[in-house]
Amino acid sequence: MAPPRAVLTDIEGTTTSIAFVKDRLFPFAQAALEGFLAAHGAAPAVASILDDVRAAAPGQDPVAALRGWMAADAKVTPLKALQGLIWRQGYADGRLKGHLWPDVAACLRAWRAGGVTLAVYSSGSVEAQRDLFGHSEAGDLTPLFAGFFDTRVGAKREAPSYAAIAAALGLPPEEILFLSDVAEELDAARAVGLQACQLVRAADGTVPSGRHPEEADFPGVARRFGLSAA
Ligand SMILES: CSCCC(=O)C(=O)COP(=O)(O)O
Ligand SMILES: [Mg+2]
Repeated sequence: MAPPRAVLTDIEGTTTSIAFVKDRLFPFAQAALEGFLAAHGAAPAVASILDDVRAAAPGQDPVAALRGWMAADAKVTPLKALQGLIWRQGYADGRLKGHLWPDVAACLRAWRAGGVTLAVYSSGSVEAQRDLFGHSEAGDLTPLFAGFFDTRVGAKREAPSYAAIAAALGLPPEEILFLSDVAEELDAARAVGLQACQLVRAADGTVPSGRHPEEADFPGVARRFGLSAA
């Protein structure tokens, strides 16, 4: 089979450790929530997110709704948008730096240099994705990516989301390789024809599903799918 023309990558558990997201990013947003809303709640972008929270959790106090979603790690668009705005402050002043597994940046650069289109699909907001890759431990990687997609395109376990991303990239689904640690996301991508590979990173404790090709790191993905080596 010809190498894929595009690689679509998940973040948490794929490019980036689960521990960074769960033990650094999420607590950072939890700790800053009330203070951020007190300082910025009237700003149009934040007020609009709070309207979305009220619409998604009618009759509930918005802060309580946000706290409930945080506790449940719910992939709810207004929570993800607000977390992204809070993290932005941390990236801007140096308290946060986007974690990448050591194999990731070199492979992304090699794949892009080889003409492969790169894109990101994460439950984290597009703004949060840009900040993580823009302030990553390997420098600013955002110029490598042709597209960033979040839950505004649809949920990651739903097949139409992947059809919409393929359409946005202007490529047949069969020419796109989706990388994720979550088998249900790979199932959804496969359902509309994308190629798929599960990242089974030992340090994240990922459990192989047995339903998709599996690799421990990006060089393994490169070897299996005929992509440029770093
Ligand atoms: C943009 S990094 C934050 C990731 C995040 O908020 C999240 O919920 C993880 O989602 P993913 O789809 O990358 O597993
Ligand atoms: Mg993931």
